[in-house]
Order: sequence, then C-alpha cells, then structure tokens
Amino acid sequence: MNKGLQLRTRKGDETVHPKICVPLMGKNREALQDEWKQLKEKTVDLLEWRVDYFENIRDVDLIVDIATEIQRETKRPLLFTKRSEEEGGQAVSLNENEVVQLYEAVIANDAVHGVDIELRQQEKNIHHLIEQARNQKIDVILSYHNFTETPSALLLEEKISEAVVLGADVAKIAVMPQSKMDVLTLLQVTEKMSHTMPIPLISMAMGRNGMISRLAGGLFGSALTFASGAQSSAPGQIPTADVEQVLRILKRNM
Ligand SMILES: O=C1C[C@@](O)(C(=O)O)C[C@@H](O)[C@@H]1O
Repeated sequence: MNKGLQLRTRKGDETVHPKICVPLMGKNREALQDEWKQLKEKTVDLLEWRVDYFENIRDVDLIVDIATEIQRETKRPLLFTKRSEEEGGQAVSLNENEVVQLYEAVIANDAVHGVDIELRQQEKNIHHLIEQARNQKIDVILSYHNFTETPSALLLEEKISEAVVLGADVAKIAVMPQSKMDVLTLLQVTEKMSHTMPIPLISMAMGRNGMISRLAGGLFGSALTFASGAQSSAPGQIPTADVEQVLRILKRNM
C-alpha cells in the first residue's frame, strides 16, 4: 500500500516545483493532533514527524499507533525522523541500536511513507534499514546537517554522492551559512548535483541568510522545502502559507 514520499528526480535542466513539508513536533498524542489538525486546510504536501520531540520515545507501540493515525487522518505522506543532537535534534535517551529498533518497527508496520536516516549512522545500520524499507516500499532519505557552518562545496558533494552510493531514495543536505556566499555554495552544489543524480535531492541553507534557499531552492533543483506549521524545527523556516504563496508565484511565471 505504501508509495513512498513521491518526490521527483530532476530531469536535465528542468525547473523543480518543490513540495512543501511541515514538521510535527508535539510532545504527546494530543499536541500532535492539534498540530496536524491545524494543517488540514493548508497546502502541505508532506508531514514530517520529528519524533525526537516526543516525550514517550521509548514506547515503540505507541509511536507506531500515532504514526498510523497521522497517515490515516491527514492522508499525506509521512516522513519519520529521529534527529540526533549532533545534527540539531533533541537530546533523547535512545542509543543507536534502539533508534534502529524504532525505525524497524515503523517500517515493518507500514506506519510511514519515508524515514530520514543520518549519514553519520553506522553503515551496517544504514544498509539494514534500507533493506527493510525497500521491502515495504518506504523511501529512505539519507541526510547530512551542519548547524554551525557551511562546509566546502567538495564536502557537500561528497555527502550527496555517499547517499547515492549507499542506496538512498533521496539525498538531503542542510547547512548553516555564515554569509551570503555560503548560501551561494549550497545553491551551486544543488544546481550541479541535481542535474545528474539518479535520485531527488533536498537542500537548504538555514537561518536568516538561508531563507532564500527555502523559497527558491526548486529553481536550483531541490525537490522539497521545509516550512513551519505550529512550530518551526530549524532556524529560518518560513510559515507554510507564505512559502506556498511564493512557490505559486514562481510556478505561474515559469
Ligand atoms: O532535515 C530537516 C531540515 C530542517 O533541518 C530544516 O532546516 O528545515 C528541518 C528538519 O525538521 C528536517 O528534518
């Protein structure tokens, strides 16, 4: 029944009309329900459950149940993410094996459409989860986030290539620009890599400097942009209605 995140790979030089993804960050079922119910009328293509904000992160059955509910009630593809503290997530008490077990459970129960796995995870765990996800036709995003700086274009290209080689369905990079030039580095890498990659690429520069990448990233080949709903999960996220308006203007005039 699962059909993944439904993101498109860029074909040659074409303009990408990015999808909009809104993070859900409630700490319990009620808070999450409040969040997704507010989004029902809005133009939101996907939802991301940032489960590192959830207070019962050790309760695997409850998490599977809530993810199933979000999918069923919102009728939108659901991306499941346990972001690590090192890459901008909340401090939670799970070790890497327990995170793998949590991912295995949501995958096995077909409770989500996609999972975000950080490239920093052990390679054997990445391979294992990709295999599980593939059996269920669930997409795997392999991701890299840098909340302090923007590494060189070369390093960013290496991260994207690593995701492709490991077998990701989607590659994602998020960086913190210290200057406008850093934003251009991110966009340049996006433009270069998205032309030739066999899978979709998601990229963004965070913070105030990076805002333009969240609005215009599609022109450079980014397949998805994260916009804030009830809460924002990263610096520089713009409310979903504003993002939708800008994307509509760009699409109408392309
Ligand atoms: O990876 C990302 C991108 C993000 O960090 C952003 O900058 O919008 C927001 C996160 O929730 C998501 O998991």
